[in-house]
Amino acid sequence: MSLAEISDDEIINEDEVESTEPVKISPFSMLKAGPEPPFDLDGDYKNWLNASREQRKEIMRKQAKIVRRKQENYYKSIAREHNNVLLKLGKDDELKDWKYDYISEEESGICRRFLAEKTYLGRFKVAGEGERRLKNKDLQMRNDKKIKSDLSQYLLHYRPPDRRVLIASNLTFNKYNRVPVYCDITEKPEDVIIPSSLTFEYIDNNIVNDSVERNLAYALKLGGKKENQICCDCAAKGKECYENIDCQCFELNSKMSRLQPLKDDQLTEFSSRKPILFKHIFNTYYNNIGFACSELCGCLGKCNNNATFLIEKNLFPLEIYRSDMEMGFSVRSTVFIPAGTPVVEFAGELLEEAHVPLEHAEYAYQCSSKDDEKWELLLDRVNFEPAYDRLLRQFNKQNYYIDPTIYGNVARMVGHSCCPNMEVVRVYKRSLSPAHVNMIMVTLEDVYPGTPLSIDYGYHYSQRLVERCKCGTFACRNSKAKDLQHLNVLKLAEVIKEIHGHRREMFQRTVLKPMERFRNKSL
Ligand SMILES: C[S@@+](CC[C@H](N)C(=O)[O-])C[C@H]1O[C@@H](n2cnc3c(N)ncnc32)[C@H](O)[C@@H]1O
Repeated sequence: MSLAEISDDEIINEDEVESTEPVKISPFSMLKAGPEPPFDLDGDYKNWLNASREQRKEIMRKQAKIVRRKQENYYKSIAREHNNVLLKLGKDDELKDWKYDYISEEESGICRRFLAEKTYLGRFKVAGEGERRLKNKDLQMRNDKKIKSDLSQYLLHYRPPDRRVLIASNLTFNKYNRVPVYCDITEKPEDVIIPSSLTFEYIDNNIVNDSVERNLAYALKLGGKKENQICCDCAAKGKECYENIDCQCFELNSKMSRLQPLKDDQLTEFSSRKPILFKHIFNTYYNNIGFACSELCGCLGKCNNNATFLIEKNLFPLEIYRSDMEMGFSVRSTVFIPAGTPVVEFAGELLEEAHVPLEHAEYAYQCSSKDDEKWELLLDRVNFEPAYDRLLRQFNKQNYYIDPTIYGNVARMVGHSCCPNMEVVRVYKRSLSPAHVNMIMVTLEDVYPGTPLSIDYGYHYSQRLVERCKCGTFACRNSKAKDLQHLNVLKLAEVIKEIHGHRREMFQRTVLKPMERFRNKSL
């Protein structure tokens, strides 16, 4: 049944929709859940697009080549990348109000506290158990453990070999968003193993297959009607959107923040110009939801009420690399990223839980949960057309996922960490169905060049990794450093602060200081 044939009161019971095989589906039957970003072709995209997964492996195998970097140029190459970000910022008026620098001491304290609590809670199977312990002040006060380990070994700075095998110079085929792929575990291009996980279709926005997820396709159609769109026209009145009580998008953003179980001055704020600082550790993912302006608004989403704004700018070059046989590919940033920054969206195919093939479970990420009472409460406070309102409430009876296995982006390669440097949260745009969600990855601490990007996969998933986790953080549950295994929250925050100090010192010494000397010379 095509979209046009679905009548307003014909909401489909998801149980009736049959699951399809995880075969490659033509991109032309896919509905994009957002506008296409600017695209400037880089490479032989047509050949790639028409190739099967096996043929794509062959393409990669054939194009794999050695690239070399002179050893003495390593920090200079990082400085060059840093300088490129500064140049980009200097040329872009839309970014003039965004600060590319260390966050303030006070903000750093908030980040450290959150990260320490997150790391602490990550050890407990039942959230309630961790919560109970965390609330126990005595436990937090005991702070007398001596750290014997040398913390400078936990800087997590991945310095690739000077001779690397480049598998793909740009996985996106878009000059505006280059993502190279390297294999650092083999010396010869002909020895490189190309796994199927590298042959996915690169997308920038979530997509909906209208023959599999008819209700989601219907939601895109109904949500696109003027009556159900949420957008604003503050720009025409010469006003910014964030904290503007007349802005419809900010109004919803603010209603969403009020679902957080905190007082006003402690709420996590979703704005474009301020760092996103998480204040409350419990159920961060479910409690922190934002609403952002979009291309439908007068401001075109370039205002201060769009937490996805920086992601759309592609300011931070990311790289996919393999440095470990078992762990597979990972992602690292080649530049500094301040804490509280949205770095990348986790994009993929939107699917109801029952439609996620079992073999994709490893990669799929839940983006809405059924019987969410807070969500129901939110829907009560927004006026939509009755048919659309009914559809939105029907969505609340199912779990929805973003599956990046066939269609995905660089975020699908982000690894697990027992002390992660990013958190995933939801920011809605245009309307409120699962087809309007953007899962964004926000930095939890300053990320220095070369650091692998990571999230916490959650207790149950990471439990499977316990014996073989290679996150390399001081808090790794697979670590042999016994003195770092059972630290309380205060001690964890202290250790995080010390490691952070080492990282900053190294960045200052190896990149920023030499850059000053290079000033006015070409890098
Ligand atoms: C979502 S995928 C990440 C991308 C994957 N590395 C790849 O090459 O396709 C999750 C898988 O990556 C590997 N992985 C991620 N984080 C890891 C960690 N900290 N230690 C060991 N393996 C990890 C595990 O094999 C895990 O099942």
